[in-house]
Amino acid sequence: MLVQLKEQVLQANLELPKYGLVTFTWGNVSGIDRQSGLVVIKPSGVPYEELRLEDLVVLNLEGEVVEGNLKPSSDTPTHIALYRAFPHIGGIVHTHSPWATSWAQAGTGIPALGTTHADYFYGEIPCTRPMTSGEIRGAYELETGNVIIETFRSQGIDPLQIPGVLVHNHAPFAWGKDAHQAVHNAVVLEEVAKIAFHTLQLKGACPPMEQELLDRHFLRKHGANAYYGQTKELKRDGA
Ligand SMILES: O=C(CO)[C@@H](O)[C@H](O)COP(=O)(O)O
Repeated sequence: MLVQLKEQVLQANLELPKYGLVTFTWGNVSGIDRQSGLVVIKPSGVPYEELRLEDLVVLNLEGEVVEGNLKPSSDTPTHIALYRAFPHIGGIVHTHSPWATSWAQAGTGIPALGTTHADYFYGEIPCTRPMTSGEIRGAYELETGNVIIETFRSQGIDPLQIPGVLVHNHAPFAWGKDAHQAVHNAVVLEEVAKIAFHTLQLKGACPPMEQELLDRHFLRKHGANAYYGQTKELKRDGA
């Protein structure tokens, strides 16, 4: 079942330690097949170096396991809530990457201070509000998803224009059209978290970048008139 998606989700999970986004098992990646509405996610607590295709868990959007012998990631309810609320995303990553987690623990969104940020995030990467004791004591992981959704809806943020968020006192989530792009966005989120921290250390208070520069950089990579990169796949000799 869903072998191609499983392979993509497995490789995306293995990219987390490769790009230095996780320590031990502190992260998870999932992907969704929108046609069937089935989600593939890593199992909970399994070291990445031991991870195999058959360990991945398949669930439906009601959160019921339809295939797999292991327990799914403990953050599965958060992933499923986001897939239900954001219909155009195809992959989700959660990590405890240190720079982004520092901003999440500070309870502060990451401002758009430069073009590295603007190439991927069309404005501030928001931080959710603190969760209530009822949410913490209740269905915590589901409520974590709900507070992310509330943040985007209440601030009118398009999740396709800001493909990531900081969960207050917790850590980042990022997403994309598939699991691989979600990891790419998680790497960039960690990078801009580090750059923004250093910028504010150097400058103290720092206003967000000019809107027209933000527009130019985001729109050269995203949208109908994007022109970054190649228009067709590169064919290498012998490839
Ligand atoms: O946020 C957390 C723990 O705070 C999780 O991301 C775990 O660190 C990874 O959990 P599993 O996916 O292995 O269940």
